[in-house]
Amino acid sequence: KEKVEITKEQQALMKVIADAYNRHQIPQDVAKKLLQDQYSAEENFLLLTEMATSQVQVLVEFTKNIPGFLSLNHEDQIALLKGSAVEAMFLRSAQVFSKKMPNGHNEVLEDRIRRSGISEEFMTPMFNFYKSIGVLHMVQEEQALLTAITILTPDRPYVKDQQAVERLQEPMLDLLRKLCVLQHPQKPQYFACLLGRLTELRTLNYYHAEMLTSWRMNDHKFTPLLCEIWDVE
Ligand SMILES: O=C(Nc1ccccc1)[C@H](C1CCCCC1)n1c(-c2ccc(Cl)cc2)nc2cc(F)c(F)cc21
Repeated sequence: KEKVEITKEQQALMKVIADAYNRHQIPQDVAKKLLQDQYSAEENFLLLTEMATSQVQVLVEFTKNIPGFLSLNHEDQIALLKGSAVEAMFLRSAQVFSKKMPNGHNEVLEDRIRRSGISEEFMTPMFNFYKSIGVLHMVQEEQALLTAITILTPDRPYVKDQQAVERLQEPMLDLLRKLCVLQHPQKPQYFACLLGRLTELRTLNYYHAEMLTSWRMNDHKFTPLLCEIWDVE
């Protein structure tokens, strides 16, 4: 039985990533707002654009704390952020959705999201992903590392120096693998399962522009930042 242990520098890396992730958490206020009231499709769309805009800003702050990120080629830094922002937002949404809340609240949240204005055809893939994240019961450190790994995906469009990104992503993958073995000793496939979720996440990337433009209302307005990050307008 291979003895897995976290090295000193891996402990330091974990602390940096976990602290950055906790510092730049989107407060649970989106879930709280949704639980407070039933909003119209227009109000929900506005809430989404506001939340998503602030989430991109939060993501940039988190990314700046990833060791080595700021020494990457500047165009590549932008390409990585642009390429991962939507996935990070869905990953964050899945984590918010999976949080155990007082009984009945999780059902209300799901119902509010189902009736928020999103077209019917996207409900299944989106909730399948949320539920597949939920059953994993990830700890904070795993969520933080998975977000960093998503950002440091070398084969995003327009990334020039893929090797440089791989060199940053590898230590994160190695650390996450060890963490999974230590946190979930009874689930040897857990690490592979986590990475499988990243593949599922990419398929949501594919749907997101259409999810927005098909929101049940007329005249979809986006912030300039969202036009940049999401392939809309
Ligand atoms: O705001 C949001 N997600 C967010 C969270 C964190 C940070 C940034 C964005 C939106 C809501 C959805 C209902 C209307 C209001 C916005 N949201 C989504 C979602 C995001 C993008 C598209 Cl295209 C479709 C759905 N899935 C969610 C799951 C949750 F548990 C949930 F609570 C909020 C969720």
